[in-house]
Amino acid sequence: MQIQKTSLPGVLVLVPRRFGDDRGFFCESWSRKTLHDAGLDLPEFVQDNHSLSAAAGTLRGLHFQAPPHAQGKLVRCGRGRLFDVAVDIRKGSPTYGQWTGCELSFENGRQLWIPAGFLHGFVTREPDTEILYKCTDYYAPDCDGSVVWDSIGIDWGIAGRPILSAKDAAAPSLNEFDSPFTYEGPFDYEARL
Ligand SMILES: Cc1cn([C@H]2C[C@H](O)[C@@H](COP(=O)(O)OP(=O)(O)O[C@H]3O[C@H](C)C(=O)[C@H](O)[C@H]3O)O2)c(=O)[nH]c1=O
Repeated sequence: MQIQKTSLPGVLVLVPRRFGDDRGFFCESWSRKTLHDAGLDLPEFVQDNHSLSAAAGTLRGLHFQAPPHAQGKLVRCGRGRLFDVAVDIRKGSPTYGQWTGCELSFENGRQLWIPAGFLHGFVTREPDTEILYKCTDYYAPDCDGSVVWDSIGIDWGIAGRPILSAKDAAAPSLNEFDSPFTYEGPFDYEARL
């Protein structure tokens, strides 16, 4: 398991080991023990999500769930290729409003850990791209929130306007948005990695 820091403290790229042979490969895509042994104890995951986006240039996000049902997410790409983005929305954080992104694909096997307190969104870079992600809390529509994709200066790597849901197109800008999250200091695992 490789663990890589990003420009946002707390957001990590994880790359599980793949065992290749002439049939293909085998990979433990999630192991609490493997991460614990590497110094990373993530909160418990309670829900797995899976979505398919048919067209390249489909953008889902930027979403969060507010407390008491804030979600941390461990994201990976099951088929195709996407650019995954996290944005720090913890009031008082030294990196408030800053973003980091990472290309996740079936080929590269990368995963992105996004703690609660961050927006999450992605744009697909190939047709028929599937995203799978583990969440640390259950879906709670009453706590659902979003910020519009083009209000933060994110370089999505796309030309023109993406395919968006009506909900995402109508989301408020970051400046119009009052975050429910407050910075509580570094995550405990930051010092160990
Ligand atoms: C998120 C979610 C949705 N749903 C239902 C509600 C809707 O009827 C339908 C589609 O939901 P939505 O349009 O919010 O799906 P996405 O646009 O893919 O949203 C997700 O994409 C971004 C990138 C995320 O990180 C979030 O997990 C989530 O907001 O699935 C559920 O039943 N359970 C769920 O956990």
